[in-house]
Amino acid sequence: MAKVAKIPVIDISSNNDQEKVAKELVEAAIEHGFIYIKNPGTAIIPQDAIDKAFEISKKLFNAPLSEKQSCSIQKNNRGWSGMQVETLDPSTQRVGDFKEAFNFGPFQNSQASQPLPPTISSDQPSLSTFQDFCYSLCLKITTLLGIGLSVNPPDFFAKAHLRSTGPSGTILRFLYYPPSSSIPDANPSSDVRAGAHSDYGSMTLLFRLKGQVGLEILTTDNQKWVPVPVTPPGTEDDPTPPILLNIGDLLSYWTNGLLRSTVHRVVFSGEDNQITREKTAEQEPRYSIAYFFHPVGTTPLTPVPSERVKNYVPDGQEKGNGNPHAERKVMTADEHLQMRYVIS
Ligand SMILES: O=C(O)CCC(=O)C(=O)O
Ligand SMILES: [Fe+2]
Repeated sequence: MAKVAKIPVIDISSNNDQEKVAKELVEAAIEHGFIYIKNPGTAIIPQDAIDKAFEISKKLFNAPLSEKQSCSIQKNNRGWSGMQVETLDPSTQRVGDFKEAFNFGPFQNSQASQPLPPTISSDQPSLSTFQDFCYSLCLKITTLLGIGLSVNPPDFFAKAHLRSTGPSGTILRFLYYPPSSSIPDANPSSDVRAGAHSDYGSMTLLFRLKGQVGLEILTTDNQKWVPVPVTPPGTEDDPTPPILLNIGDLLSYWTNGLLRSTVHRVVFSGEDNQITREKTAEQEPRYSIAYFFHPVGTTPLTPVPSERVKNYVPDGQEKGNGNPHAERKVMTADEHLQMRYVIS
């Protein structure tokens, strides 16, 4: 039987027992770095908003090449990147990622602040609404992480992400992975759809479609790749698959490694999975949507006022050797992002 990642499914939709939910989130973020956020109805992100976002994504990637090319990705990280333009893991990849992506920056008054392909021009209000849902959900999760880590004040992280206080690296990203049959030079058994990487920001929300497998995480105990099912047990009857949340490098850095930023990748052939009954997706196009949540760029990544974080000793460091937080220079969220771009 194929092994799958044992990522907890957490229901944050009820406001009862906030402390308990917050603790569960924190433990999952420490142990796995990945968490399923159950999406049981309208309480988290409504199904029609997710369906609409995928519909727009399909329209966008099907648009004439010239429309997409005229919105090519800029230094500000907004726009379209074509097939094999990105190589997320150059150390192991023979060729670039077999994917296309489109990055959306912020919307103002339901209008994008960047060029968009005319094909999706009329969809700006829906995109803006979807981005707002993602923003609110991430803000809620940052608050819960603050509560779960007993940060004082508990809104320490949430406040750093308030978009009303300044620009950030936050990006909504549509992804399209073509079927292997349409790319003759791909070798689906050894090439990847997206190379091994960790995400840069505070956290990422990932939306996938039922049956569209391929995401894998690298386990920290035995360094093995294991699939991350779209529909884990217990969520089969929910209107949409759970939203996958993962901690990014910035929040891991900010918490001195206590919260885990887990390496992941997308392969062509998700194993036929006996547990979840999900099938190989290599011959089918795959769509996913990621929301990369970053703090406001000027946020100084000062030591987190939490005993749990302060007392955490990263592997390989000895207690009493000084507080690693106190020893390092405080950088801003923007500086952290620039540093990640340089080393990637
Ligand atoms: O498409 C996926 O399932 C994952 C994408 C991803 O990890 C990313 O864009 O950072
Ligand atoms: Fe990622």
